[in-house]
Amino acid sequence: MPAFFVWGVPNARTRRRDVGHDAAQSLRRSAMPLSIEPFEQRGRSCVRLRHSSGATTDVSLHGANVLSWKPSPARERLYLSPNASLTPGTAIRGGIPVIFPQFGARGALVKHGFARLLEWHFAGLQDATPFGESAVFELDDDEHTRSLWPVRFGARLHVALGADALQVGLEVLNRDDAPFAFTAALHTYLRVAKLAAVELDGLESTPYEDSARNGAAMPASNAPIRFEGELDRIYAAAPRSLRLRDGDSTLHIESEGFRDAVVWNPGATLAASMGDLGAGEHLRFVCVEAATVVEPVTLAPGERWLGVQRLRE
Ligand SMILES: O=P(O)(O)OC[C@H]1O[C@H](O)[C@H](O)[C@@H](O)[C@@H]1O
Repeated sequence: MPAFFVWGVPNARTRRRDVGHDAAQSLRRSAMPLSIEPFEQRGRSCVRLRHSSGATTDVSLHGANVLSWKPSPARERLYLSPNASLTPGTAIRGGIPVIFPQFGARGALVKHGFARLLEWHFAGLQDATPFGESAVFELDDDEHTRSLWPVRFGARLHVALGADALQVGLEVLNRDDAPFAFTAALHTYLRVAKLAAVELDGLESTPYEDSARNGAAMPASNAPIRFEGELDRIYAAAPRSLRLRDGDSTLHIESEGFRDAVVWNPGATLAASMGDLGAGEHLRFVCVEAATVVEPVTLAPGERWLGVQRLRE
């Protein structure tokens, strides 16, 4: 059971464990009030978090899907397809879809679970969250979810914005009187300028499962990941700290709680065949997902789990 943790925002009631001095410094710098603005984007109800530095992040209530993260007004870090579906009940192609309670087809539920298909409730800005002041989105079981998955649960998405960092935490609570198991991921679409020049560092020493080749078990590649065609890999027990290099720009990708990492780019052929992704769009993003896929998390009644992904410039 991963420990809860805080990245630097002083809050004695919720602090369990600090992770990293640098990260703490970074969020302490940014521990100034955030403001919230509701708005509509492509017919979906959204909220914008604005940091006093000028950084913003937008979250759709549909799926609690983060749509945009701009550390500065002209610098979008996430990718949202212009072809993303607007239809209720479908998933949003881009930003940070929340995958819960099932990753992929690893179970009887709809692919990647139902959380990304449903409306979440915006519970406002809260200070008593696992990592300080965050926008909190809630999804609780109801008749519909119980008809799909007969479990009483609470899911919370915590979105914290700093001057140069975005931190997203998925919290799951077992409200049932029996244990349940789930898999989950934050399916983050990171915008890239030039895919051919992109390298992902940090997974060199980790063997992987190659989902693009029927789940073949592959040895560690001993090299940074480059994107030259369809790539779909699950790295079990992945290192917590990765770096995405894209020309002069480096993005630090850190995770806690999630054991695994999934890396995905559909490549040209698959991208062109997907209804909500157009030809050539695979050149605009790579997905680096904080995931817990290989070994499901099992929660006893009353237990909580928290998985976090942090993106930092
Ligand atoms: O098209 P979606 O259901 O959003 O899934 C998009 C992708 O998600 C993950 O990265 C999986 O590893 C891929 O196999 C899958 O194709």
